[in-house]
Amino acid sequence: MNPANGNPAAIAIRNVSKRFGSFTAVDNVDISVPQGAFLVLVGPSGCGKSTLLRMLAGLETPSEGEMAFMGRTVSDGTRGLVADAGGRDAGLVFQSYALWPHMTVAGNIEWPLRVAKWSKADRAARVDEVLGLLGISALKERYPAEISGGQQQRVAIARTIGPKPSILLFDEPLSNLDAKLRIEMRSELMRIHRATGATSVYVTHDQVEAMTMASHVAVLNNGKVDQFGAPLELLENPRTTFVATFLGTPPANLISVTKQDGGLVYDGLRLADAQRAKAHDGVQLLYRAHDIKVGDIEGQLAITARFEEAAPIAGRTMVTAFSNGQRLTAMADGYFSAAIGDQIRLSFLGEPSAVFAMTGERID
Ligand SMILES: Nc1ncnc2c1ncn2[C@@H]1O[C@H](COP(=O)(O)OP(=O)(O)OP(=O)(O)O)[C@@H](O)[C@H]1O
Repeated sequence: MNPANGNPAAIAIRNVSKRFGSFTAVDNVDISVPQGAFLVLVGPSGCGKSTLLRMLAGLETPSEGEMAFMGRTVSDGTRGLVADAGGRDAGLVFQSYALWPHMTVAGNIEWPLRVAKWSKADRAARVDEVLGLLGISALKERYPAEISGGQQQRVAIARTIGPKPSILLFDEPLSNLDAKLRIEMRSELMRIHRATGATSVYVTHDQVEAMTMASHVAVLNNGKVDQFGAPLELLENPRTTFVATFLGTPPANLISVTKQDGGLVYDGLRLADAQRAKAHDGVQLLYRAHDIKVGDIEGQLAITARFEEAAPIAGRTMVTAFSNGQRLTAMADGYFSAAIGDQIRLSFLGEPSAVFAMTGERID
């Protein structure tokens, strides 16, 4: 339920687990997705994203827990209930396009509408409509072998949205495309999401994709949801070191410090007051890359580090360096370069943005 208006969530995942033998691939996931949301499931390879999506699609049965679409139960692990993929009002877009090679683009898009018994006139109108929406009207009479990979993916998406499912499920749909096309298709997918109004669930291991597309993000780690919320909420208020370092570009720094003389000290620098560590002796401090600047800055604490690499990003430079075995990512204004192994200075701008226990949980 959405407590704000009493409407059922578009997608409710209640205490869902999936085991393969003794291995738990999805571990007690419990999230509610409001209608019209764009939920991104993100996490490293093997964290259980695809398994969760496959359960939503009806391709796997939960071992435990329940899934409901618009208040209607579609899977129930305890009762062994799974509404078949067709009866879920959900469309799935895979990584591989799996178009029928012997059918034209129009034929491919029309096929699910035939299966759903749409009239001929309605099918023709809908095929033209989705071809237009995806910007591929000119390819209508071509065969899959006569169009590019990116165009094939558009056809696959057009085919899925044709029957107007109220839920769209995407499993890494852009991973076979080159970097430039991927960025273009991201905006296309957002446009399609707005145009269809369908509640969408999108699996990716690419955190940039997650942060740019999502209205809601669930970060999965070893089958568990580490955190679920709006992208900015997760960026600004990460609950674990995993979320803090997985999301955000460039990656954030975690600096291990110990309590000394009332301070939290790293390499002789007192970065924060010891009170921020509560009862812990050793903790990890979160510094985002833009909170560490290359060079000395008056009034700020600085250390010397060994330069490793530099990568230009939008007129600034992301610099990686090492100090006492600690890898540090910092930013320089404009373009910056040095020889590997050169000694450079890094300044810490103010207090750390978060403090974590050595086990990874946020304590301040
Ligand atoms: N049918 C299966 N039998 C046994 N183990 C499985 C099965 N399907 C998935 N797994 C395991 O469950 C875990 C989660 O797999 P899943 O495909 O959901 O991960 P993922 O996060 O989508 O990873 P990737 O990004 O690499 O696709 C993996 O360790 C995988 O090996």
